[in-house]
Amino acid sequence: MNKTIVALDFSTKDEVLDFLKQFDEPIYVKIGMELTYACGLDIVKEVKEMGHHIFLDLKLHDIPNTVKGGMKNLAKLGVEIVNLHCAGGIAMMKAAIEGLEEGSVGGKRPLCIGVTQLTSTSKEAMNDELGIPGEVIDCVKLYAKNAKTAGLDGVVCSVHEAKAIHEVCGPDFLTVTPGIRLADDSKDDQKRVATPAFAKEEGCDHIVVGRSITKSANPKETYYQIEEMMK
Ligand SMILES: O=c1ccn([C@@H]2O[C@H](COP(=O)(O)O)[C@@H](O)[C@H]2O)c(=O)[nH]1
Repeated sequence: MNKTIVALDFSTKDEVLDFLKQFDEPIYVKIGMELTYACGLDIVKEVKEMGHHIFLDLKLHDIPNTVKGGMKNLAKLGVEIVNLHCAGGIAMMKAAIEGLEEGSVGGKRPLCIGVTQLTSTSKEAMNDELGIPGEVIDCVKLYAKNAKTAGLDGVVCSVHEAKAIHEVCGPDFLTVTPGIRLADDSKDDQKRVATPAFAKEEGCDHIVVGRSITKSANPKETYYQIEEMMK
């Protein structure tokens, strides 16, 4: 299975097709809110029909009953991974798994992973704006433990927390890590960033890469260079 999940953060179907036509084998892609809100869930079906593996990144966060219903319908799409915000709590996460099980196709539900703290959140923002005291790592570890208790398959975290999460939740608990930059000093909206090489060192299961690939002069070459770094 590919280690790199490419974030298809585009606003039109044409951009998606232009991007994907470079690849002559299935890759792992992430479809998030930008693309879904532009093209609807039909784009998920189309990309799936092209043979690509899909992480549907809609980050659900609502009351348990609503998340259960939402997940039940997302499960019917037959994607590989869906997600939610761990901040919704254990009852919400348990409800999500129930919904996925009810909606699953062929008895196999999508994997469900929880966003711990967004990789765009710094310690200062977490403390002062979100009102969560302490270190990011402690909050991320607590949310990961809650996700495991609720029956989730893993979490979204930064590379810097992946090793600690595997220690606390076990080696099979998935760590999916965005905030990947090819050089450590290139920061934008992302705050907790790391290189693919460091992600490999820290044992991340998958890295999520958007702009470093999609805005590269040669996206296909950059994708395969990153895949090589993760081997
Ligand atoms: O904590 C999170 C959760 C999700 N993301 C998503 O990953 C990609 C990253 O894109 P880049 O262009 O490589 O920064 C994007 O789709 C985010 O929505 C995240 O960055 N951090």
